[in-house]
Amino acid sequence: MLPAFYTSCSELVSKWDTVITAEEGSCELDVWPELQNLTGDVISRTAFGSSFEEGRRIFQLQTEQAELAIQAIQSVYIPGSRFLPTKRNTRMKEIDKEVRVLLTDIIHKREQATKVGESTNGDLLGQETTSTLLVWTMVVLSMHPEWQVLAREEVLQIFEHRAPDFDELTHLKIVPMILFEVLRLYPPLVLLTRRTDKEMKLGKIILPAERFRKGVSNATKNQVSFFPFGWGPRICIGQNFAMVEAKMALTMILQHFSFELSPTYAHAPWTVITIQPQYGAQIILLSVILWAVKVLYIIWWTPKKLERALRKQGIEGPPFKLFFGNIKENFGMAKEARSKPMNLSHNIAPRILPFALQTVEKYGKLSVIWYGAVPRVTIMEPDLIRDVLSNKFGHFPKVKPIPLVRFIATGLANYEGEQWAKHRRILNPAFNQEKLKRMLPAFYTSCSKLVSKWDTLITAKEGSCELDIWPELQNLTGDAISRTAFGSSFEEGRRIFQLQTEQAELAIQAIQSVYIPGYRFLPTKRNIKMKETVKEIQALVTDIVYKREHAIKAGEASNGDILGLMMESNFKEIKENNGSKKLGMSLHEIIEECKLFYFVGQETTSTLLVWTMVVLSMHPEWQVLAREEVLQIVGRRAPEFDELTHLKIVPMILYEVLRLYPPIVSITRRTYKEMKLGKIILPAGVQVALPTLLIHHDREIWGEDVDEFNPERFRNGVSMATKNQVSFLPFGWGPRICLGQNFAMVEAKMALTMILQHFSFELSPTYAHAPFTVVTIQPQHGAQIILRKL
Ligand code: HEM
Repeated sequence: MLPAFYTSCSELVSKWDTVITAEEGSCELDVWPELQNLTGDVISRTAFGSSFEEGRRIFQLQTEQAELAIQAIQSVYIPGSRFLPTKRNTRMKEIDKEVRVLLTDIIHKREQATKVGESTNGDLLGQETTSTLLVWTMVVLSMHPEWQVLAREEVLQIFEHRAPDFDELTHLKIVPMILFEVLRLYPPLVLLTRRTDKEMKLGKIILPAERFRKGVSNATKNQVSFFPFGWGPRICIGQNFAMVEAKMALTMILQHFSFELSPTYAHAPWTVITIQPQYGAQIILLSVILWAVKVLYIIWWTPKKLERALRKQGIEGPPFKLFFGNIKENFGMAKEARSKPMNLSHNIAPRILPFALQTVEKYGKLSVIWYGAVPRVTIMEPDLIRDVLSNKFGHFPKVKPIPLVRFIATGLANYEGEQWAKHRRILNPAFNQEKLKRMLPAFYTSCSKLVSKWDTLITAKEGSCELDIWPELQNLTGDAISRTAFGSSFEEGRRIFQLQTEQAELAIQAIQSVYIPGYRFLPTKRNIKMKETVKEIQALVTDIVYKREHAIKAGEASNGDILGLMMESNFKEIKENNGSKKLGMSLHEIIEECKLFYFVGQETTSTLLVWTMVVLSMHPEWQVLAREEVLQIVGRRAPEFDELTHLKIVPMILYEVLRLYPPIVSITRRTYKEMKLGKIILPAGVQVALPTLLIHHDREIWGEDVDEFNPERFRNGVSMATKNQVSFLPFGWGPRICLGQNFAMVEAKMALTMILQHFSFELSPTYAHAPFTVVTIQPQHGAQIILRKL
């Protein structure tokens, strides 16, 4: 029968090959009907020696019959009901008749003395069960690419690209192990039923823990606990037939294609006699040869071509290396740098971006480093930065975050084009001055809680106490964003907050490894944890948003919090567009924005505050000046919005801290087509890095005192300090400038004002200066400060 198997599999492979070639190397396909056709073709050839085309009608009829039978099984069983002339029963009888006629015809024609009943049985079971085994094998191997690679290695080692012969098929080890495991997880027949004619004793059945490396009997310890083909005298007669067919088909598929799940695939096993994929099995197929060529093209040829194009224009950097580019040196140097604290200086770039700094020093401010196979061109020239960030025609989009990072939040920061414009339009009003004013009581409450906590601690310790203020300030900004965004207390949002921090750490680990497409589907510890965390965050935020939706529907006012304002603005947008929900944000999108605010709102502002307190401890003269100003303008009262806008020294200090310790160290964009930038031409497929930290520490831009803390430079505002150049980017620049910039500045002013009103502070001798990055610049060993009550 092997030649018949081979012919059917060859037809499938050449059909898929043709589709792939037409679509240039890869295509998306629902493999479920394809595999049903394959197994139908096989059984047709082996049972009748005819082609699948001749048997097509039989298969169509049998599929219809199976569906009707399932309907019948799913309804209550009434003895004798099959004799009633219902529509279903009539159709079933018609089908039965037609199948018999067709089969008899085939049998007569070929003069085969086969019993008609047995043939039809074999026909249906042979086709259905083997096709489900094959479809789940392809789905499972897409979910577990490491096993797909192992199986392909085995197949290519044994058969290379030849047609498999019978003996060689029996030499396969990994392939049958996989098939058995798929049969264990997705047994085509979910239930075997028998009846008892008399009382029967049944022993215990224990499921095996071991798997199939040493065969089925070893895996099951000789127990009857693995019976995809049934067991005993009535064990499936076609067991070996099915296994040989499955081995042949899988071998030939693995020889020719690599495959992965399409994003459109929905995992929904259900039963229509056998376990089948309810919505099909959408798989992306890649030709193995084309795939290898494509991989080579992506990982070697393209980067080398880009390297030449950049070098021709004088853009140099460390040489491109296969697979990792410069990632290893980059992270190696970062690891080394963060292995010890630094002296008390603001020259932090060598500790935070050692590799980027070294590259700029060696190859110039317009240079390139390799992020895997992608070149990242560093740009530090203010005019070029302006061109990139003004993004006039949307030609410098953001770098797409890798899928794992998208787990943290998508939202505005990750959108492009019309979707970005729509969201920005809806969200802008929630952050204007008027709305910020209404948020002041929330900021005040959060800061008051912090102040009274510190007050209590100091009183207990008689006048002063040492404290790691880093977690304290993270709590403060978490509380503030929780109140301002959700109108709820920090306590309610605490879990979201913890989870998002955890998620950021996992994401950073993911970014630091090379991106392997499909890797996120592997059930690694990190991936499982990330998925669980996402689920939990999603549930918590959804709960808050739903509660609010109910409150709004019940006529409650929006409270002036961001969620309420966002929903109001969204409602307005929908109304202005004649109620078209398409033009507003969906509930899912609102939830994503909440997650984003929570993340960016807390992370960034807490780092601004922690470095401000560290720096003011290192420069007590500025602490005194700032306190004098606060006491003069606000006194010891609760700060009012107008008073905060009259402060001068405090914002000068905050700007200088943002210059020296920008929470976000680098802004990245990419080119999707060739772009002219000043005198250079950037080819498509290049990333552009604007290293905020290095730009803020550039002597040529800021002068000889670049690494000194000198808030004076901001006395006449940012434009004077930068001489109207785009060289101060803590909040980015251009149309995508930080949405929460004013929010963050009001919050920081409020917090600093209230801290200065109540306490003086200095560095503890236990403090070790060690700025490092976990998304933002943070104090690696905490920020131990001695607080005194004033
Ligand atoms: C000190 C505090 C903050 C800093 C330093 C900061 C920094 C930044 C930077 C550099 C960008 C631009 C990134 C790019 O162009 O690739 C950005 C964007 C953004 N920030 Fe902030 N941020 C801060 C606080 C906040 C707060 C409190 C919120 C919200 C409550 C917020 C919401 C956003 C959003 C939504 C975007 C994306 C804007 C867009 O793409 O249109 N940020 N932020």
